[in-house]
Amino acid sequence: MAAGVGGRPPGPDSSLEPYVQTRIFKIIVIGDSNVGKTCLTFRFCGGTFPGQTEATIGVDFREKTVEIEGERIKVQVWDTAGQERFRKSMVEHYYRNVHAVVFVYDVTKMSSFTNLKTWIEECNGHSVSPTVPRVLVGNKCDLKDLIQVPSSMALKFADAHNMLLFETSAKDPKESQNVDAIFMCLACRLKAQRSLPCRDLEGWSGQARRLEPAHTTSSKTSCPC
Ligand SMILES: Nc1nc2c(ncn2[C@@H]2O[C@H](COP(=O)(O)OP(=O)(O)OP(=O)(O)O)[C@@H](O)[C@H]2O)c(=O)[nH]1
Ligand SMILES: [Mg+2]
Repeated sequence: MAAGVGGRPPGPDSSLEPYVQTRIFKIIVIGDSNVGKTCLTFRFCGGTFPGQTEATIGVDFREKTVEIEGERIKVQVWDTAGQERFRKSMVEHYYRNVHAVVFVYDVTKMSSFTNLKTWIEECNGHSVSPTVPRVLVGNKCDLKDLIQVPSSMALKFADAHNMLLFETSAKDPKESQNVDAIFMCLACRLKAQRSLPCRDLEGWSGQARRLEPAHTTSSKTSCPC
């Protein structure tokens, strides 16, 4: 039998399909300990609220493949540690080649909101480009009677820092679309920006500890923006 085009032997149809690389967007989630970073990332990537969490040590990776306007995109979420002692050796890794940043505070704890200034300073101190999209998330909105941070105050802060504000709850299942919207909004913005290079965790040498198995799920979601 004659060889195929270019000397390749004829094979199944799939071998002739062009190889499409999935783009990976690295999104880091930053904020005080206990604000609910792990629960928010769990809700987005796994679709549930974890029954129990421990303080994150180093970083936990979660990911979710989404489809935006026909393109499959892997959203790689870095759930960072809020406690200084669990993050200090990792900070450089958090910010390296980051594509987007999610700042989280707890609506029932004013100190987690006032500390945002410090988190933003840390981010700026790591030369994160102003073109890297940032959003602000007020979590634990289900605790209505305990709210300390008024929406108007959070909105003013978000505006001043050129961020979108999401007030939501990782715990309340009715809010799960709103949690998805945080990450989808960023993924849409990133897709619309200049082409980003494909890359994975190659070269990773950090001392990450994974508390839970990484959640890899897939969803076809329309752009919320
Ligand atoms: N009521 C309520 N509790 C929440 C919500 N999100 C998280 N929690 C609780 O808040 C506590 C801390 O949540 P985590 O997600 O572990 O907090 P974290 O920001 O990851 O903390 P570190 O890993 O130490 O930085 C846990 O007891 C959660 O159950 C929420 O939306 N509503
Ligand atoms: Mg955590």
